[in-house]
Amino acid sequence: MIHISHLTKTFCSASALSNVNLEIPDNAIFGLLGTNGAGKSTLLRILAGILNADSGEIFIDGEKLTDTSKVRQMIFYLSNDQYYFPGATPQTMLFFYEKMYPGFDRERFLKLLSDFQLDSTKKLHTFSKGMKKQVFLIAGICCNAPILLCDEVFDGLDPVVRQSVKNLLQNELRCRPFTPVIASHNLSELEGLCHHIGILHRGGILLSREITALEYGVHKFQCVFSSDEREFLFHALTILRYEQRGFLTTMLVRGDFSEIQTILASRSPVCYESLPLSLEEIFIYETERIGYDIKELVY
Ligand SMILES: Nc1ncnc2c1ncn2[C@@H]1O[C@H](COP(=O)(O)OP(=O)(O)OP(=O)(O)O)[C@@H](O)[C@H]1O
Repeated sequence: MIHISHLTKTFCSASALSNVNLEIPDNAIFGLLGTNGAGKSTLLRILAGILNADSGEIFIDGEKLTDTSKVRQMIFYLSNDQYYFPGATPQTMLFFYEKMYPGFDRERFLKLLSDFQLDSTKKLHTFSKGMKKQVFLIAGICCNAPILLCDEVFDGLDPVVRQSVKNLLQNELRCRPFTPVIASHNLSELEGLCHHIGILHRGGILLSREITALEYGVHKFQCVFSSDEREFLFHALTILRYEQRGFLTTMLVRGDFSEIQTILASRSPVCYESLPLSLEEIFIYETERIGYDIKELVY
């Protein structure tokens, strides 16, 4: 468990983080969401030990995060811009990571590079932005550190590679103690990936929840009625979002699933079905409840 307590960071007079309190559970994928300038990179850089906070504390499994190399070996930080030695290739970076992380798995690193069709002998500066991201993510996986901090890891990846990266993270989670924290400004990028989401807004945590807890009690239905049932539906159900296209009604409804079904069935619809919720739909209600529009908080 990463426990962040009262973390504050100011650059000159600009506040980047203000009294951030956050718990990141072990062995689950944590999505750190927020618009540009929300403070995501600052938070990750403090966790990675690149920046010092002005005040506040961080604990990992109860141990206070300090500069000791033992704690640092528990974390791999994948920044938005990749840093490497001039003229380095993935193979030469391997020697560096082997020194930094005693658990680095050389064979797996070379195998995954080959699986992702990345040439381990090619100079990194000749790689595209997305290719560099993949090389460093693979290094982050192969160092076997329990915590992987990723800043905008999907930025610049094509959809096929993006899915492969998601699979890689999910597989890793099944095999060893692993806590990836993925900072992103894009909600849809984290679709189907994260178990917990924290929303950072203007340097403060707005909400942090387990996805299944947010999903609980909100359902999406698509129905076709032969007459206009809008008035009845709004009266009988707690409707969070309602859309009518011709005869097709799509609704986000809060309440007990079988009670909603009974109410819908009582109007003898031509047909109706429940659909899976998207991440945005899951967050609509929670963010509205605290006075925000989800569209102002993420893209
Ligand atoms: N080195 C720095 N010097 C001065 N101000 C900084 C520095 N780094 C970050 N900031 C400021 O801190 C605030 C938070 O920036 P940060 O990079 O953490 O946001 P972010 O959520 O990662 O944004 P993005 O999605 O654009 O990367 C911004 O107002 C930014 O201008």
